[in-house]
Amino acid sequence: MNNVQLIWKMLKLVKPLTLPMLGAVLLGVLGFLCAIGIPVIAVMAILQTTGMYAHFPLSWVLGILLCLAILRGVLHYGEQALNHYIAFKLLAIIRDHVYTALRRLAPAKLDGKDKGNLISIITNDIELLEVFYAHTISPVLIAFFTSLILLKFFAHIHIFAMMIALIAYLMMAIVIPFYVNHKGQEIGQKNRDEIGNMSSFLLESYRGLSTLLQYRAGNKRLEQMNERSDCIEDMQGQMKNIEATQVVCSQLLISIFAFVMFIVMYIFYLQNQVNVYHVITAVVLMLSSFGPVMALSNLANNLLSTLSSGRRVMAILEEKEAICEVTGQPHISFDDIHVDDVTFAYQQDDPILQNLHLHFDKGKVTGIIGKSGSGKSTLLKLLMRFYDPLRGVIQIGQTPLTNINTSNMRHMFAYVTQDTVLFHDSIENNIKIAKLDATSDEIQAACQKASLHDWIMSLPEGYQTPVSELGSSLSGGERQRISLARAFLSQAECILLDEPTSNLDVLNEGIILKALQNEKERTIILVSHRESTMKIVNQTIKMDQGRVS
Ligand SMILES: Nc1ncnc2c1ncn2[C@@H]1O[C@H](COP(=O)(O)OP(=O)(O)OP(=O)(O)O)[C@@H](O)[C@H]1O
Repeated sequence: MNNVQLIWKMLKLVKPLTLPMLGAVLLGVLGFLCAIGIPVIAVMAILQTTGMYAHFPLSWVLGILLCLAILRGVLHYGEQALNHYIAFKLLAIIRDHVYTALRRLAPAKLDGKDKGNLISIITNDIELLEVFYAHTISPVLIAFFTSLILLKFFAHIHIFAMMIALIAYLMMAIVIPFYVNHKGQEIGQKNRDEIGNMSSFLLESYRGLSTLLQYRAGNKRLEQMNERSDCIEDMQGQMKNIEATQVVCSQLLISIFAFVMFIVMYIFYLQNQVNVYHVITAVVLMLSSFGPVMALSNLANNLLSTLSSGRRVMAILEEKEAICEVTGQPHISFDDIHVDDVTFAYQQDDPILQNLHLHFDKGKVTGIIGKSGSGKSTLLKLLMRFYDPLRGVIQIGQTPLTNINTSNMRHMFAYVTQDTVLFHDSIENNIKIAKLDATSDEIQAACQKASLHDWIMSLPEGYQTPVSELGSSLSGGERQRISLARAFLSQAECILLDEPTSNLDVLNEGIILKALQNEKERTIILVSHRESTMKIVNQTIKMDQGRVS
């Protein structure tokens, strides 16, 4: 996506706020005209005192000056208020779009490793777009309209004055920003990407703090972090250099063009083409009229980071989902699962599952065993339709997964993964997430099946104990049993269990396996390395390097 396409896409988001945007531009143009008018009228006042110019009484001129100053303040306030209203409204709209996109892209997107980068996009990058919406769009329009009006003034003084001003404005508003953008685009993008990577790195370091301490790898990690920081600092230094060059060039150009204007107008004065008031007005107008185009020129620096952030945000909005949500299909009931010649790869040319043919009987317990990395969890993710196979088809009864309404499918399956996510809420609510309208009796029955009830009752607040109070004191086994209790509570007809007993002692394992065996109505697919767990299965599938062996 090039910059023009990107800016066009970002602009399209402003559509619902066109009216406030036009208001901001109008106030901005009027505000700048007042600001530019102040020095011009001030010159009038000075000339008045010298007697060189006396069109209006001095009191009038001073009165106009005062009005312009007050108006300038009020108009600038109004413009800024409108711009920030637009920007923050738009940030809310963009956040909403991004979260909608993430819901669409999940779970495949959240299965990836780059969560820190994603957090950086959701927080920092979206925040940076404020610069585009509050400080870019209206300044461009304001500079355009204000410059047009000023050129008309210059034309009134002399056509050459207008041409000098036109060249000056074009240099400031187009040539310098173009140069800065050309110089800094790559570094701006790299800088944003590197900040995103740093965020991932920090998140990972925080999560792995105990491992780093245990293996005394903290210093090495710190070194890597410092290297990354230095790299970001270096890039930001380069960006600041470009910014400084731009500021110096802009200031230099203002002086040069004011000087050129003075020389040219003086020559015309000597030729009696203009009077002294015209000469002074043209030079003062030239010096004071750069405000709008300067704002534009200064934008080029911020715009580098903003466009890089915009590109990352737009990439999320436009990312194609791994699976498309299915709606509008007839509701179907759960039946046998057929995996027919399925091949799947996370990355092209690296197949994880190859030509897989499997059959899972309804109401039976199927165990899947195999070496680590042989694709067992991946198969469960395909059954949950987190991904679609590259080739082949998975069917429930006669219906391919791709033809079953997504919500219909999600109701059929409960998936107990190797990680249990706990929310900052009571234990009861953490379990209830599997069935929001569950009664206390149903929750207790599920917890008994998961061998969790006695432990919960031993807590001071029982089922109402906040999980956050237990914090990291929850053992791996307790977390795992909470996850199992959710599956028992859910009304899913098929439970997919990925290493459900890996953290349990023999006693708890026994209770849970018995409960699973008693779930006669449900189909259970069980991935486990433990022989004791596999004792309850009706059929076993052995996987080896993505194939059934
Ligand atoms: N989101 C992902 N993106 C890319 N590769 C992945 C992803 N998830 C898993 N893999 C890779 O796919 C392969 C199979 O992984 P999978 O988790 O299915 O194996 P498994 O048989 O369940 O292993 P284990 O018994 O250790 O849990 C592994 O090489 C793994 O690195």
